[in-house]
Amino acid sequence: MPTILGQNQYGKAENRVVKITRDGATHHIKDLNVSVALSGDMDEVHYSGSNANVLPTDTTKNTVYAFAKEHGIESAEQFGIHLARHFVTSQEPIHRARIRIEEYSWERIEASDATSRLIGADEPKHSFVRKGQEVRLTQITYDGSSWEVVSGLKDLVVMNSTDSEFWGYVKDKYTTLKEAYDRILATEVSGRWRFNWTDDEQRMPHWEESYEQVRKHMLQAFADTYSLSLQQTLYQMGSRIIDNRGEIDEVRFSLPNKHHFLVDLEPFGLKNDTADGAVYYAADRPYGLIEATILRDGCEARIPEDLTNL
Ligand SMILES: O=c1[nH]c(=O)c2[nH]c(=O)[nH]c2[nH]1
Repeated sequence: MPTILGQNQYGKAENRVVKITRDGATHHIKDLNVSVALSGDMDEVHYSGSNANVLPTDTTKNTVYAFAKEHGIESAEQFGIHLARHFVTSQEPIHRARIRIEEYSWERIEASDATSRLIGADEPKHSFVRKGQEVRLTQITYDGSSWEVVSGLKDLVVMNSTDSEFWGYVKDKYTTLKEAYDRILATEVSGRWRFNWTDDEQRMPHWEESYEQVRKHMLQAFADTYSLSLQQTLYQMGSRIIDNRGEIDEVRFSLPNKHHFLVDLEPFGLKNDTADGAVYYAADRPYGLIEATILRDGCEARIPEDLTNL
């Protein structure tokens, strides 16, 4: 045969599943986008078209919805683990399952005082507004013996309006950038963190609490760091997570530097400097892109370089 089959996987991508849990009149939402990718003994379907080993992608979709009903969704990670285990242990030809989940969060809309008075203390709590902040992410990979859980977030926009400088850099004949001693530091955080939970015998992390704590440490490090570069801030964000969360061995960030340039208002006879309530032009492109991995000492880097691939 002049060609051979290389890596392959298949499954239903982007199953949008919304699970409402009712606790009396108080409802809870889990809103997920679940992608299933399975691999194993799949040579024949590619070579000859025999579907004998193929669990249809349609079935993988149905399984996602059925599991949401049968088992509920405690956390995206728990749900993904459940699905991955099911595909690998119930289908002999399937040796590996990768489940990717995006989670969108919803915030309760508080009833107005008037509504509360009308319907009493037991007012229904079933109205939500979608949170405009980050998308939560997780990827679960299971090969029948070992687990890899990488969680994270994207689209979380943060800004420090001072406590950021950038100077002392290399200057060559193409350098025009002015040194900055008080600038805006803003970025849209895309981050991933890898858990050291790898086998069923080990105690599983508390996924929801872990996410909240990682997010908190990351944001606090962003706010607390007097920054001499976005690279330094990134490292602080990552090491704060590793130092505080024993369940995590590796963190990777991709941070676009959302530049804010002082507008030249001299032509209008206006002085525009940072010391006195300055006006900035928020540029959308090009942007500096700062990316790095922070590892617990002695641990191996496994999160891919390009986070758009995870
Ligand atoms: O925090 C920064 N890091 C850089 O590497 C860099 N390069 C640049 O032009 N501005 C900045 N800012």
